[in-house]
Amino acid sequence: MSGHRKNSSDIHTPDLTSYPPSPSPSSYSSNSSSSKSSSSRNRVKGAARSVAGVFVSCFTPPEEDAHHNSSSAYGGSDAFTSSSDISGASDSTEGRRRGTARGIYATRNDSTHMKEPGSTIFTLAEIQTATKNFSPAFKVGQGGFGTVYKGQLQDGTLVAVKRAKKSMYDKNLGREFLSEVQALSKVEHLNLVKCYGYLQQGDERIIVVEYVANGTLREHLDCFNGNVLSLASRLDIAIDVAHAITYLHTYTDHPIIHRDIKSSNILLTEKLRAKVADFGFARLAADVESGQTHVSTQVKGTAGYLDPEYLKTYQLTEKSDVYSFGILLVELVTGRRPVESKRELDERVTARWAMKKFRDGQAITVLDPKLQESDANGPVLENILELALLCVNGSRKNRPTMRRCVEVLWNIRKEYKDLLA
Ligand SMILES: Nc1ncnc2c1ncn2[C@@H]1O[C@H](COP(=O)(O)OP(=O)(O)OP(=O)(O)O)[C@@H](O)[C@H]1O
Repeated sequence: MSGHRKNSSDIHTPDLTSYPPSPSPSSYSSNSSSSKSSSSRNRVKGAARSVAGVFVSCFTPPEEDAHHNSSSAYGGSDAFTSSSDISGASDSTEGRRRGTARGIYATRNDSTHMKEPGSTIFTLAEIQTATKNFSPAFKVGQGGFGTVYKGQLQDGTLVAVKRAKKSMYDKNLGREFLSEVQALSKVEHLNLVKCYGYLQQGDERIIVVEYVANGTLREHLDCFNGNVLSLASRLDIAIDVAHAITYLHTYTDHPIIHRDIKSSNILLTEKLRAKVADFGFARLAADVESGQTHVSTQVKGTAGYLDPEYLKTYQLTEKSDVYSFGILLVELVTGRRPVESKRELDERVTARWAMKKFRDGQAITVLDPKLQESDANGPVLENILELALLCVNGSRKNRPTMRRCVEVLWNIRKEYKDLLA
């Protein structure tokens, strides 16, 4: 989690309704870099970023913004007709494991442990033990929020310990940190990185989450381990992510808008199942259902994935996540980052470039060159781009819901399997 601050007026927002707008990534004026894990990769960065209202500059070109107009081929129906369970009861084994991990802490009754399920407070001693006193050998990453360590709880559960850097400590972080972490630690879904608990002591702010061992989606698209993600895997990942976001949006008590859907926030398991991470920006959207959209005072998210309507109006709805998801779909099939400013002008904004090719009947030319063209890949690619086009519609009312995305993706996967059979 990290932040890069820009006023919305600083952020270049191509007008999607006047397609094709000319890309001008250079209009992202503020640049600073953010290091990441030890095998640090360049990342899509920019725009307003924060954790709990605290902004940290971490903008790293050349990957910036992409916006597109689109038309509906799926009819924009929000109907969700399948009876299959997408609301995401967690995997039972994992649930048990989590229960065990939490139980250790939840049963204690001292002042440093929470009583409420799902919002465990850890002690510094516990976290120090888990991470061998924040040993550099246990460091697995670095984000805008701070340093991430791998740790092991007393019961053997592997966790990622996210320790906020000093610059994150202010009263905003204190207040929002607690409310957000407590709320989010109650959210449980197979495709969401589980929040086990936190620590707020002195000027330490630490979040303890489920450890996901196999790197980020972005790393896999970059073939960091030498293996190419197949199109089938990419489709499964898209479905996993869509399930997770649908769950957040339909979360019974308090719908949640993630606000920072992007490939580097998708962690993969050994079996290449996706888990959506990083709720640093997540906003409980209890008022969305009643038609009252949340009006932000600060734009939060990552350039390249940001809903242009949110940038214009400051009004946050679930459809902002749908927009980001559309950009992610394009990223999945092309392998490219949302903005690649070293490319030719007409290819810099990946979604715009891909959609133009799609409209010109040349969709196959945008397929990730690491994937082989085949009789099955072509139609799948087109179907995914067609959905992406809907998701990135400039007008949020024309975008499908995440439920609808799940349904469409299921159909695409079914067709793909039929083609491969
Ligand atoms: N739950 C986790 N399990 C395993 N590794 C993790 C986990 N969370 C984070 N990491 C590793 O730590 C790195 C930094 O994560 P972090 O969430 O702090 O920042 P980020 O999401 O990459 O960047 P930012 O939030 O600034 O956009 C990740 O890229 C990943 O390699």
